[in-house]
Amino acid sequence: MLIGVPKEIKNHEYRVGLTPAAVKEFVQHSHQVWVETQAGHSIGFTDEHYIEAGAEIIDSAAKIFAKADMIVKVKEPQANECKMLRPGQTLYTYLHLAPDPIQTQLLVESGATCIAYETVTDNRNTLPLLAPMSEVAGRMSVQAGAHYLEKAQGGSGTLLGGVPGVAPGKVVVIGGGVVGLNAAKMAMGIGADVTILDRSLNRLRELDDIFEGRLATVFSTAESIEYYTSRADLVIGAVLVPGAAAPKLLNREHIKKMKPGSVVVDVAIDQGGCFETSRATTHQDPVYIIDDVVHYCVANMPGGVARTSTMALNNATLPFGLALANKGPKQAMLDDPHLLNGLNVHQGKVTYKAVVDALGKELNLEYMDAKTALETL
Ligand SMILES: NC(=O)C1=CN([C@@H]2O[C@H](COP(=O)(O)OP(=O)(O)OC[C@H]3O[C@@H](n4cnc5c(N)ncnc54)[C@H](O)[C@@H]3O)[C@@H](O)[C@H]2O)C=CC1
Ligand SMILES: CC(=O)C(=O)O
Ligand SMILES: [Mg+2]
Repeated sequence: MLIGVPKEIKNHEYRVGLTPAAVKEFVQHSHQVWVETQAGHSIGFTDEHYIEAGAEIIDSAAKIFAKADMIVKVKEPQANECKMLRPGQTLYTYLHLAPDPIQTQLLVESGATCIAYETVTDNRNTLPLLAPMSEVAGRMSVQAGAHYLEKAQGGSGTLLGGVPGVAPGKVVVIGGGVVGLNAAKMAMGIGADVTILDRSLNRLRELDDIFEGRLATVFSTAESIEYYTSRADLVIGAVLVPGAAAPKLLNREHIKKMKPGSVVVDVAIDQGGCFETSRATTHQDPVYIIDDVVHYCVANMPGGVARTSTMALNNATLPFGLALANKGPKQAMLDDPHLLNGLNVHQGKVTYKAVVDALGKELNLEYMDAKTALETL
């Protein structure tokens, strides 16, 4: 199979779909890999490294899209990338379709087979291809929050760890999954006062065990969210309903009740965000202020630490990527129900229920389950 790796084009996105080490694995399995020139250059993966690994360097994304059987990326395809996809071609990347009607429509029109990293599952009922980036974003959310709490950044001038004689700042994490756990680890590490809310009691039990009771776990209800966020210095939005648009847990009135100069980091922004006042921002222009509350809503946070993130992402995507290449996408997905769960669009049909639930009416979409789509189209 010919595998194509275009350079990422989203704002300040320096990650790359395959590391040189991953390219080497594909080549060892007798596949051909084309990498766009300079695709990994800014994070220390030079064209020479890719050539040594066995890739061919190609001077334009258009050539890669025109020829490759499978495109391996990181971020959702931008409009001009969607327009280069074609029937019979596989796209393997993050998609986040539920909050994104334009991309969804373009992928449906492309006729391509589009596999979303964020909906691939595993036996432990977790999301193995989302997890590494959630680990990164969870850890970054606290460092971003701490930075924007500084006076010069629009914050209240609160040091999260406090100092002897001055109480630490209060961090409230809504959603105790992978992002939430990693945010809590960082916030605990710098000495903040941490509360984590989740609507899964079992998850709260696990968190209580992991932290041996050193943080507060609270069942998530509209009331508890309002109570804790109104006292917080930093609120981290980390909820997920897989594949679906994020539930809106804080509205404008709640934001008004927060302390002036407090910070919200809406990590769930890639699924549309869990605060009513959130809108996606970029690394170039990461924050804005509403009602004296600093909002940080960068949709590709791990792109900020692109070298670590690229390696962490490849550790997770490589085994599934090799299965897709070795068996062919159709057989690989029919053999593995977890990979099949990643299929979001196939030959013009949306094959992920939560996406049709979110956008079906607006786009007049027809849902077809992934297995039927692969077997019949
Ligand atoms: N902005 C960015 O750069 C990045 C964003 N993300 C996003 O972060 C979000 C969280 O991801 P993960 O932690 O991996 O998901 P996860 O599935 O591990 O955890 C989500 C948690 O949210 C909880 N939850 C759902 N509804 C809730 C509610 N109403 N109240 C409280 N808790 C609720 C679930 O019980 C679960 O424990 C996702 O939208 C993901 O796509 C992940 C990585 C990077
Ligand atoms: C998961 C995601 O949105 C990212 O890594 O950018
Ligand atoms: Mg206020």
